[in-house]
Amino acid sequence: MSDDDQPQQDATPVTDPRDGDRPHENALTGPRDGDRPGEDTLKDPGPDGRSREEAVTVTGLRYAFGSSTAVDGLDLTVTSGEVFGLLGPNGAGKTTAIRCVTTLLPVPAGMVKVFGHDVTTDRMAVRRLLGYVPQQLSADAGLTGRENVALFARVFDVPRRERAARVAQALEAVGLAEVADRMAGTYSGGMVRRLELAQALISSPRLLILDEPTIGLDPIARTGVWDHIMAVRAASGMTVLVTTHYMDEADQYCDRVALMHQGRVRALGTPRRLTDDLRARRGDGTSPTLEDVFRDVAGSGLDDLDKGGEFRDVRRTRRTAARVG
Ligand SMILES: Nc1ncnc2c1ncn2[C@@H]1O[C@H](COP(=O)(O)OP(=O)(O)OP(=O)(O)O)[C@@H](O)[C@H]1O
Repeated sequence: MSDDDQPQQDATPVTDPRDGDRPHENALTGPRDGDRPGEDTLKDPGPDGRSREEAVTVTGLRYAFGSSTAVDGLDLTVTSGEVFGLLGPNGAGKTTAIRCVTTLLPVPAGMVKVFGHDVTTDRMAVRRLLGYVPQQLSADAGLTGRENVALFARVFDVPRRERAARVAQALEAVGLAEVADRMAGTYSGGMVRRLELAQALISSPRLLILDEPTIGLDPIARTGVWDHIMAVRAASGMTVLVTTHYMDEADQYCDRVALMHQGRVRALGTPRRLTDDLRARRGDGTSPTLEDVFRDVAGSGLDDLDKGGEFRDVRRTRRTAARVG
């Protein structure tokens, strides 16, 4: 199956929220640098004494486009309440993997579960739990911010009597309340991204999936997008699965990261543990960055990236810049 088979599905993977389904809401809000859950501590009971739930479980996932393997035996677990970063260079397989999690692509081999629901056999249950911000534009430049979010509220079956308040709440949560009645076509790149975040939040998802949420944005806009993601996450306790090329963002905002290369996870853990481990292996007193870790685990396979200088997708950067310009 090709990506083009499902062009319209990106923007609409979620439907109505199920408030009663959220036993861990607020249980894990806001762990930051000093108290990030480590790989081992995630297996321990949470602050409420209960075991932390697995939000996403991926086992042996494989996906190929024709003869080209995009995901090659992916294993990872995202724990309820954490911000989990899937990192990797262009073509690593990140988008393909998360599209399998969102049910937008089938799972030809392996298994993917979201809060215990199999994405293949329990597709609608999975969709009800998700909010998804794809790389592609999901906001309509010809509508106001409020109309854009209201459209999602209708699509996702938010009860009519609650819609106006829920739309206003979502816009407020991403800092767009004051410009809600302006056409989205007049928004800056960062504002468009925050509008798309509001659209994804309208269904109060337990799991928010963001594909390159800050690609093509300037540093201030990037910070603005992340500030709102983290604020919403702290208020709701939702789990966040995010792909990014920006190692600095992953280091700053993600509780754990998986470094993906050529369809597989090459390293997984908290940013601190990954960099500490490399420091110990090197033993030369230098302080490695996450990018150093990546180069260490991916080896010569990253040679092509040196030509571009950074883990940056120029093609997509341009696409994002064009759509908001
Ligand atoms: N629709 C498609 N048809 C054929 N090959 C595809 C398609 N989509 C992705 N691929 C290939 O699958 C591999 C993984 O792509 P994918 O988009 O999942 O990687 P990625 O890590 O998300 O990269 P990027 O950072 O560029 O988005 C790449 O080799 C890509 O060329």
